[in-house]
Formats: sequence, structure tokens, C-alpha cells
Amino acid sequence: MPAPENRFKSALASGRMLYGCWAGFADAYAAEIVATAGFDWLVIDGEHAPNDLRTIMQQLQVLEGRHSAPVVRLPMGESWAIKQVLDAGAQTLLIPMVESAAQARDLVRATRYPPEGIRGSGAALARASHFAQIPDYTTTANAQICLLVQVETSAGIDALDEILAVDGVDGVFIGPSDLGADMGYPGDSGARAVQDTIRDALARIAASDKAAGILATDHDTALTYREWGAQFLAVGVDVVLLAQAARALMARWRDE
Ligand SMILES: O=C(O)C(=O)C[C@H](O)[C@@H](O)CO
Repeated sequence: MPAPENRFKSALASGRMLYGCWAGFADAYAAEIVATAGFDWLVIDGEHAPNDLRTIMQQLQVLEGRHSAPVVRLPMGESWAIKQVLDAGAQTLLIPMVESAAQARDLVRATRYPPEGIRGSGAALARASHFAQIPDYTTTANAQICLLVQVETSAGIDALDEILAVDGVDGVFIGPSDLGADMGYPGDSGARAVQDTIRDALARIAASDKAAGILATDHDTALTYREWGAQFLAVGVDVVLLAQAARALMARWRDE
């Protein structure tokens, strides 16, 4: 009995368009609600949402077996944190601020058991192995890991071709907000220079053996990014959806 199939990794490899949403409430109940929408993937955000290992695990638990595949984003690509979330059951990781091929190679190694990598062997304690109920988990888990790296600085863009050559990286996600800020356009990822950089980057990623990903909450911008080569395309942020709907509702009654 091998490690569970990573459906997101398989879908990414098939080339199918995959629409996602950020899950930023750091809460299993909220993740369960968003999953009823039918997104192909949900980002359990450990970078900008108040998640910890236990809340990440609880969201992995409620998403198990659902259509929406969990993508866990860590604050940074630390090998100890990668070990913890993989043992908690994550199979797809989104790692921010990747700026070199060397960094990408280190991330690949951190997600794999030896001899391919350095992931610590603690499967008996791990939810991921169904607490050692999957006897050959450590020899089959590597193949089900999906590593998505975020390129979101000028340095990362400059190293993109080398990053794209790293075996074990499955996708490259362009972070428009951070990229815009690093390029000197904080809060304005729509600036011409940023858009030109995003277009070139998505094209280069799509032309490689990796999948291209990005986030756009504006519909027309998301359509443009899809035309430019994005395959795993996040089109919403749950926290923003609730905040905007609540404010609009009160604004309407305030004017009644
Ligand atoms: O830089 C970006 O843009 C991203 O990485 C996406 C955002 O961080 C995400 O938190 C949505 O705001």
C-alpha cells in the first residue's frame, strides 16, 4: 500500500487548468465552507494568515477526500518546517521568496526522504503515513510530493531559467504583489513594468517542463494571466470575499 496519490500533482502534470482560492481564515470550519465552492486547490496560507502547525493539520483533515486539493504555503522554506507539515499530511507545498536554483535544490531535498533528500524519517508518528499503517510510506512518499516555488523578486526573475532547470520543482508561482513591491511599485502590480515582467515570466515557465501559477482577484486580470500561460490560477481570497461582501451589505443598508 503506497503513499496516497497526490491528485493535484497528477492534475498539474495532465496540463488541465486548475482554479484555486486562498484560504486565509486559518480555520478548518472556514476551509470546509470554501471547499464547497469546488475550487481545484486551496492555499492553506502559513505566510500571511495566522496559521500554525495544528491549524494547518486541521485544515488538511477537513479537506481530505474533497475535490479541493490543499496547497500548504509556509512562511519560508525552512527544512524543519517542511518536515513538520509533510508529516502532518501535506503533499503540495508553496514556498515563497525563492531567488536561486541553489535554494530550489535545497527545497527539493528537504521534501524528499533519503537518498534523494534529507526529510527526517518519523513516519510512525506521522499522520501522513496513517501512523505507520502505510508500511512502505517512506519509500513511496517522494513521488507524491508536489513542490511549487514562488518567484516574486527581481533576483528571482533573473534566476528564473536556472530555477526552471531544477528537477523536483513542479511549478513556479509568480507573486504579483511582492514582485511589484520589489520592482519599486508597492501596491501596484498592474504597473506596466510589472505586467511586462509577469508576462515574460509566465511564458518562460509555461514553455518549460514546470507549471505556471499566479493569483489575480480581478476577473479580467486573471483571464489575461491565463492567456499568458498560467495553469494553476488562484482567482480569489476567502478573507477578501467576506470582507468585501460584509462592507457592501452594510453600505447598502446605511444608505437605505
Ligand atoms: O506576492 C504575492 O502577490 C503573493 O505571493 C500572493 C499574496 O501573498 C497572497 O497573500 C494574496 O494576497
